[in-house]
Amino acid sequence: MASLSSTPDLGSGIDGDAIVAHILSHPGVQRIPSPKLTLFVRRGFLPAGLCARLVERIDAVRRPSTIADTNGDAAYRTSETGDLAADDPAVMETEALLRAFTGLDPAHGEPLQGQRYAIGQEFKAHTDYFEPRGIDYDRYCSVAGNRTWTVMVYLNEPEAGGATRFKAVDKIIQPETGKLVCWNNRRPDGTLNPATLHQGMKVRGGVKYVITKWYRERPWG
Ligand SMILES: O=C(O)CCC(=O)C(=O)O
Ligand SMILES: [Fe+2]
Repeated sequence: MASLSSTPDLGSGIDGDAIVAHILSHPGVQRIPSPKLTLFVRRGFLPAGLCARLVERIDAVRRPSTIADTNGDAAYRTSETGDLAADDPAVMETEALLRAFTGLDPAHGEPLQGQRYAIGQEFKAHTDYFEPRGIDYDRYCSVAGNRTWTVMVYLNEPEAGGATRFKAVDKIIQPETGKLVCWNNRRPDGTLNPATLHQGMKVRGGVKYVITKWYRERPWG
């Protein structure tokens, strides 16, 4: 793992090539082989102990996911959400690791969010970016702009179900404690990429926990 001092500041992620090169400079990174979508997986990114601490924090603050958390498609998201406190030591450690891994400027990041899915809960197919002509665009994007990159880490392994599926590239990623998944919500030319459409499939056994970090075109608040 790169140390913080060697972490470049690669800004918002709009310059996707710089982020891609930095991510690929780490050992153990897999790139999903598709020209349609820039998607990476890194197994064992977060240590199990840190995952367990984050699960505790999510349980302390979780509430039903609401429409304000999504692209206006709350009916499709039945999990529970928790905003994680930026000054929590487990959150600070995680943020430092994410920064070193992606090179993305934390000033462009939304606060780290946790999700908990019980049996039967899911997040149906969606993109993480907001539709520029959508009804909610101004409300969610007038200050910081649209989303650039998404970084997600599974904090545990449900007994069954709960995979993340990217339909357009026929890729299903299984939850695994500490496994990171990240992708560019844009194409290399900077336009929004509909091939990033993805879903959190229904949990069929046990409980699923993830953290998600979204980055924006401009600094967040
Ligand atoms: O839980 C998952 O597998 C996907 C979560 C997701 O897509 C999101 O929170 O935006
Ligand atoms: Fe998503």
